[in-house]
Amino acid sequence: MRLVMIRHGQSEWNKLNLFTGWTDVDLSEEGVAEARAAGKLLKEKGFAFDVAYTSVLTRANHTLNLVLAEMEELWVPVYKSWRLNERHYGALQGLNKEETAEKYGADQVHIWRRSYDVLPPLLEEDDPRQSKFDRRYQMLDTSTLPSGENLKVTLERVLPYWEDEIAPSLKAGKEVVIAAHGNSLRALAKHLEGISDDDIMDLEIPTGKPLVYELDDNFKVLNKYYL
Ligand SMILES: O=C(O)[C@H](O)COP(=O)(O)O
Repeated sequence: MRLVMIRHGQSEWNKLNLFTGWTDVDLSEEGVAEARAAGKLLKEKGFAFDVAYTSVLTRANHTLNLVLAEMEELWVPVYKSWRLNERHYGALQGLNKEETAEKYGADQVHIWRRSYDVLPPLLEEDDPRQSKFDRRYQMLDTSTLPSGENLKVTLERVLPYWEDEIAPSLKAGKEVVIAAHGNSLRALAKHLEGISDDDIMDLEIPTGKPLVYELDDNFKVLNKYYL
């Protein structure tokens, strides 16, 4: 079974070095170029997708469209879920990462960004940035939407989507692409590769680079590489 994961290309807020999370920013010009180059490369290397999964955030949706357009595969069925969203960065969303490190210390910011189970400061209940005010989440039980997530919580909400939707597609022999985010993909990589809570701190997934997993029938990773 072959699975391709792709983190969206550089976003406007990656470029400005801002905590983004569930904030719905689009790709930067460089991000658009990265996504196109990824699609071109996938096509050259003979990839052909049967089904695609992405989040409900524009930067990942846009990346997927650009990839599929380059591959001349815009017809491929695309499924979107909030479960593939970036981890919610809580009240850090919109802050500059470097300025936050100056204010709270680099160690604290590293813990917020990379620890497995420390939550970021949460959004206040009535903060206008709360997802309950966003139309795209209205079909969900809005009382369960996060106000801030660590990687552990992110993995817990990614996993049911993997088990119920993505893994069965792979089992059915489909070639699958997931266009998502740094931390939702780190969560999935942790699960697939059995990475420990400590070691996951060191895993970084670059923007716009197709990451290929070859899996056996039991989802054991046989091979992993970037294109
Ligand atoms: O949400 C964000 O700010 C980024 O997409 C991921 O950021 P991180 O590398 O700080 O987790």
